[in-house]
Amino acid sequence: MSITREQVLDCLKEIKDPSGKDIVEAGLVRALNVDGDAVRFVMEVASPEPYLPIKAEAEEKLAALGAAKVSIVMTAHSKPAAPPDLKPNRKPEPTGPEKIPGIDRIIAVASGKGGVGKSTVAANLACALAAEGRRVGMLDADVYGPSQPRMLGVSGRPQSPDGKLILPLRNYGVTMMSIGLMTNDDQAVVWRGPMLMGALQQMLSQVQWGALDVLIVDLPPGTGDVQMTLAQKAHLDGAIVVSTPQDVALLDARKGIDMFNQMKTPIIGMIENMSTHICSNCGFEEHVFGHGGVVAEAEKLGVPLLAEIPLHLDIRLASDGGAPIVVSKPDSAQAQAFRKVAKSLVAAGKA
Ligand SMILES: Nc1ncnc2c1ncn2[C@@H]1O[C@H](COP(=O)(O)OP(=O)(O)OP(=O)(O)O)[C@@H](O)[C@H]1O
Repeated sequence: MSITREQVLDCLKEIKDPSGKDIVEAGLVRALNVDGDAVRFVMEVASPEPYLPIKAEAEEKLAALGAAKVSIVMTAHSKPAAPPDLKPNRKPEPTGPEKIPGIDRIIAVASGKGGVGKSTVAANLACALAAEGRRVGMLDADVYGPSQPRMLGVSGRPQSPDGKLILPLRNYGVTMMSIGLMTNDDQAVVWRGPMLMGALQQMLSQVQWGALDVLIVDLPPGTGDVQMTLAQKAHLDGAIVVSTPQDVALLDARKGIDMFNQMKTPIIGMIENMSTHICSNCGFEEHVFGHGGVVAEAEKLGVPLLAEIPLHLDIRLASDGGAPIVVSKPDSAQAQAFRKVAKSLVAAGKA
């Protein structure tokens, strides 16, 4: 049964806090989310114990209202900020990028332009590294078009039994978390700066990644807030820049490389995607988007060219169908192109 936000609020207003005010008026109910018969909210309280009976009462009343799933997370008030320390010559607190406990390396997969196949490359690379026996994580940070859930065939909302740590999902040996799993399908999310930073920070530090050899981060295209925030919050071990051979894509890829250089993130290399088209009927090879552009660019910029991935129907069918080609057709030439990159990264101690 579907219930409305108003019904939920009316129901919660019947519950009194210790001061006698109703809990909605007292400002205890935060971040209320009503989705069909699921109700979630945060109760912001000074200390949880005295409020446990109120939480139980809310759960009972909401269940009686028809809510099949009720999740109430109790959080303590945030501590008041410490007064500024104005003593001269005080060493600044370290605020730079930090290593995330349990994660040995972080590799960002980036592109200057959208639609060049960055997510396809990231998904196949993650699966290929898992096939090499590496412990692999995938953080889909493409806030504008999160596609890893679809590509890695993962769905459902990640659970958080203790209300603090989020349990990631897993498929094909890849532990994954996506911003797409935290929002509703078909719901356009307008991410503003602070929200974006909060969500990214949460995915880095509140997801129970476990021990990982490498975390692949699928970045949104371009050079925006997410890239900056990521580089500020986490120590990035390297970036792989994906581009098609056209001049326009290359122009944007160059901007991406420049951004990583400025952020002092080492460029592991470039990947030319949709390099040549091989007809799935006759095997005829043609250069739809030109050829060799990325090789020349990589040479000019002094970064390695890691692979030239052909434009092939099987690659699209596989990743759009929820099983990347490395998993669905591991012996195909297309899958081997990705596996070669994974092997070389492992051999070079980069993944
Ligand atoms: N080498 C390839 N051969 C055939 N199809 C491909 C290839 N690479 C990617 N595609 C297809 O192109 C489309 C776009 O790819 P993908 O989503 O990976 O791009 P993207 O760069 O991550 O895009 P965005 O920046 O919008 O997230 C997808 O349908 C994908 O299956």
